[in-house]
Amino acid sequence: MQLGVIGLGRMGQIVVDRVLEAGTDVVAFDLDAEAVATAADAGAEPADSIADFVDRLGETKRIWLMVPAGEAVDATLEELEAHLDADDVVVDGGNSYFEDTVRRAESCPAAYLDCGTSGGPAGADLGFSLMIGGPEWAYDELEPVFDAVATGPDGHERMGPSGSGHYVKMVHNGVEYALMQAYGEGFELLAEGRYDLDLEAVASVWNNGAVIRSWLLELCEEAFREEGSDLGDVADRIEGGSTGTWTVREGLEQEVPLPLIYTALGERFGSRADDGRFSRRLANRLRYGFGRHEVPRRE
Ligand SMILES: NC(=O)C1=CN([C@@H]2O[C@H](COP(=O)(O)OP(=O)(O)OC[C@H]3O[C@@H](n4cnc5c(N)ncnc54)[C@H](O)[C@@H]3O)[C@@H](O)[C@H]2O)C=CC1
Ligand SMILES: O=C(CO)[C@H](O)[C@H](O)COP(=O)(O)O
Repeated sequence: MQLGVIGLGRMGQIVVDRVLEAGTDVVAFDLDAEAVATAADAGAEPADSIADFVDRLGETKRIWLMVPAGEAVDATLEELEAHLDADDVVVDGGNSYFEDTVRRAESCPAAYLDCGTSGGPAGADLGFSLMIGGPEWAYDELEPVFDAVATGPDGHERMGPSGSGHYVKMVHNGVEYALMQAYGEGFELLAEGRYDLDLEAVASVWNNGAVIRSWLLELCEEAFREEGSDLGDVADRIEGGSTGTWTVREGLEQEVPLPLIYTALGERFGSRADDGRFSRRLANRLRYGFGRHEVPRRE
């Protein structure tokens, strides 16, 4: 089999490496020529445009998109469209919004698989966990590729029709937000609390048999080892947020309460106020209003 990969960043490059390692030929394209050169060094056939990319693929095309969610996916599909037919398969391995995926699957001339991908750059060695939606025949056809990109045959599963793979990944990310928030709160209390603790040691002992051991907790251990128990100069502004926003919105639409995920998302938004949180400043002024408590003032 031959796989075309578009988008050769942190994740796409891993797809290329793992698929090559499994003995599948790869044609690689990215807007960034350096990324294409890296894929070529790994053994992929480089393409310098989408037209060149499709020319290098055989009659039956299997294409994996690993570009940022949103416009990049639409722009790539628009260029590919004229070169695709119903026997071809396109996989979107990025964090696309599931409703965008349903729309794209309906208009794409090829079979369209949405593939929620979890594992991050650590998946280079371990392989990813893949949550896939779309036509069954296309999933079956791509199974050798999924075996290679995932941790193995157990690392991928067809979730259901188009959109379901990205839907499951969206919820996965909501859970990720909440878990990060829970670890964050626990370690904050330990950092600010009664004892002078080595947080790397705490994370390490928790990772050895404790109920709350996990990969995220291993990453906490790594963070404290590399940054120190006070996290050194790591800033408190948290970026990201799109998948968490979609999860919370879906919870509202389905009338399923998601208080933990919402709180974690709210913490992210709250962290971005350059000038301090307005609501906290107002609370200080109101405490003066109702109780004549002293108002802390800015320096
Ligand atoms: N980094 C992570 O931990 C994870 C990322 N994802 C998702 O995977 C997708 C890719 O993420 P990363 O590899 O981290 O991003 P990245 O920013 O490292 O790489 C994206 C690559 O796509 C290329 N690109 C952008 N627009 C393009 C276009 N129109 N045509 C061709 N190439 C284009 C960029 O030049 C870049 O090389 C995103 O949807 C992301 O949300 C999913 C799971 C984990
Ligand atoms: O999907 C992922 C991990 O599972 C990506 O790392 C994603 O970027 C995480 O979401 P956010 O950027 O909102 O923190």
